[in-house]
Amino acid sequence: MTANILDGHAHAQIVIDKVAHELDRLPHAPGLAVVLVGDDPASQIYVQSKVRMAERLGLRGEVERPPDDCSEADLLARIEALNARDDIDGILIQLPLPAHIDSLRVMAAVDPAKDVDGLHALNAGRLFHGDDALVPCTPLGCLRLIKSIRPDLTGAHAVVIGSSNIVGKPMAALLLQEHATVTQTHIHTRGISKICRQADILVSAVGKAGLVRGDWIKPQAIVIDVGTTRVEKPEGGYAVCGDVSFDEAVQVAGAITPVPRGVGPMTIACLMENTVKAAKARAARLQ
Ligand SMILES: Nc1nc(=O)c2c([nH]1)NC[C@@H]1CN(c3ccc(C(=O)N[C@@H](CCC(=O)O)C(=O)O)cc3)C=[N+]21
Repeated sequence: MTANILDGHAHAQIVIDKVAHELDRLPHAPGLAVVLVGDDPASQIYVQSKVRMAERLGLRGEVERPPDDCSEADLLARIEALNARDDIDGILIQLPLPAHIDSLRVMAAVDPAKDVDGLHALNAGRLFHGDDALVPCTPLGCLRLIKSIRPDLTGAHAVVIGSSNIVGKPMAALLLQEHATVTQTHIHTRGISKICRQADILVSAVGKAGLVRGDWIKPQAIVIDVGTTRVEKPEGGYAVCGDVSFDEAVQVAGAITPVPRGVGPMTIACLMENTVKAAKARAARLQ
């Protein structure tokens, strides 16, 4: 028997429908600003799909495109201007930033109330403490997918591969909050395949195509693949590949997300959800 393949578009639509319903009850259409430094082609595609989804829902989406060589001071000034605007509820700084810019300083400049990526230390800390926070969109989407298969994670062994601030660390915090037993692994972890083989839930967020092989997976495990690596095809163009060797894993897992059409669409749907959440909280405060 092969695994249940989790349809990211179908699950994203459930989130989108809920967001659309909440939008109807807001006094104003929320505004989302995406800041994209430079012209990396992959980032352009992601930013486009975020803005397109925002507009489809009736949010106002706008993109700022400072050049690759923009100074940190210039970027901080742009963020200050967005913080001050009443028509902007959510601010997302597309990552990665060029090497000459200190990402942590940039994240710290975003108003935590508008931090729809959940990357400000205040939101990360609130998540860590189990307080109400804006939570990074990708791990939020992953948790939804996991809970669609297994609503109660109490005592489950969850293994996360990757320890980034945007996926690995908040993913582990969310799973811990659900009372899972969490093992966080990363590039320096020794004996990683053996650790993964013990996982009831395996989340990989590394960005290394095909890293996770079929024999890393416990039979019937839930496997969530966050990797999106662009691999050039010999005939031209590119394919988007996940961290998981899908053809092998699908034979072993109980449920698995494909790439594309797995976690990606959920990330975008959760960004819309966070934007509406930020707008609702701000509307309540401004009243
Ligand atoms: N501040 C920040 N926040 C992010 O959330 C963020 C970021 N920076 N930097 C880049 C990564 C990447 N990311 C994706 C979102 C959607 C898809 C997605 O929808 N992918 C489609 C395929 C799209 C394709 O063909 O490339 C799918 O999986 O079906 C993928 C990747 C968000 N990121």
